[in-house]
Amino acid sequence: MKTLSDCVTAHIPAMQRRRRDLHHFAESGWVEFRTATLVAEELHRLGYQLALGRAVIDADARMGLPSEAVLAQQEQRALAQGALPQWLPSFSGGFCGIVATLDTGRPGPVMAFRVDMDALDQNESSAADHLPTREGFASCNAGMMHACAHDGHTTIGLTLASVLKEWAHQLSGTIKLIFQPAEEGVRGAKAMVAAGVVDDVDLFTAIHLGTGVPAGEIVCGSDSFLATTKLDVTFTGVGAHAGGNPEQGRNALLAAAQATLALHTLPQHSGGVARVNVGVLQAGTGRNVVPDCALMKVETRGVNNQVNDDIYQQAQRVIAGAAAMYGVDHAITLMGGARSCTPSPAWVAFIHQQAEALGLFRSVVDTKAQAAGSEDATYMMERVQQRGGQASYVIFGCDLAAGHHNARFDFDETVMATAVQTLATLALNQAQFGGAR
Ligand SMILES: O=C(O)C[C@H](NC(=O)Cc1c[nH]c2ccccc12)C(=O)O
Repeated sequence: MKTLSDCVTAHIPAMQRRRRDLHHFAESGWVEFRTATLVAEELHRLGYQLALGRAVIDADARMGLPSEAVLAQQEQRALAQGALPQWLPSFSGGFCGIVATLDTGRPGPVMAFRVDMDALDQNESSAADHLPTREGFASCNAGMMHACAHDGHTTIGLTLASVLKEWAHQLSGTIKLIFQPAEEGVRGAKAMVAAGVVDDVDLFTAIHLGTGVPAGEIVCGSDSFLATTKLDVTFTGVGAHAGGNPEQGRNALLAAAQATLALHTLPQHSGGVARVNVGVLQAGTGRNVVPDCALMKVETRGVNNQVNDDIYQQAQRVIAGAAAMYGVDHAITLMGGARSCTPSPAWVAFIHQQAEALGLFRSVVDTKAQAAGSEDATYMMERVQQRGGQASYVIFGCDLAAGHHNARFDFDETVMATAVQTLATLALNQAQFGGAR
């Protein structure tokens, strides 16, 4: 008899092709047009019931959306790169979300798996010893790179869809596969939650590859998420002749520079880890002009919602103070946010037990003290838990060529099969879980 392992193994060559295609055509948050059409086509082909675009993304709850002009231009770019025209209208305007449902017709819980699809706003290394460059699948889109393994996550989601279809006769309840846009900058999940996509979910699992967890290890209930707030700050001053009458100017560049230095002094909190990063700073228009404009892209983070909120409050004071020093106006726009979150112990214990039994891992742990990132899957987890469901966040350790968000980031593709087999096992053995509502 064909085992689950045989079944997953048969998918390995296709997984590598899929991942490398997605990697090559990397698409940043809210412009995952090509990716979303390919995902929709595959899920449709497999026979899943699809909910797309506006049906799964609340327009007003989207954060950090690019301008209309950028969205339109990116849609054209995606079309030229092979986006499927029949699916594109569903995602047009920045609605690249997909929820695929498989109703087994047998009673049981609603089980959801969430993967993300977006790349980062950064360039990929062109060094000859960077494997994606060497093998010809490095990103062809300037300023967009899969440097956080979401190409792998999307591939895992699609392969899981295929494998679960093959084993559908042994499943019960309902399977929901959630493909989320704009995780980077923590912008997309909130809009999917607002559209109600997890309101009926009993058992929720989000995943990530890598994150510094060693190959062969699985973290069954990662809880080291920093609460975070993302903000864009614009300073508006007055331009003037830099030689003739600089005193008539109001220098937005200096205000932004002061704010940047002051912001980076903030992360001190007795409540625990706090962070501030000014990741982008742009200012001025010309060498001999007193700069009348500046833009800062800023994030605050904290070990919990309270610490992040405190740092964010201070950040607002610093920004306002720097603006006042130079007599310039400022405006703050919220671009994203995520919360800290604790996975559900019973669901984590079940994942742990299933992972142990699989025998695929050298080490099975519940949590891990590690370099902390943020995740907007926490919005989904929180909603599921509020409604009486169980939620967890699973990390599959793997070898990395360089750290996340680095131009040389790459992950060992063999981890994808391990992830699919583990998630499929959770779905197949879900009836053994006693903790569902
Ligand atoms: O805040 C964001 O924009 C989300 C982004 N998320 C990730 O990088 C995923 C992630 C979650 N936990 C870890 C731990 C280490 C690396 C990456 C991660 C981050 O933290 O910058």
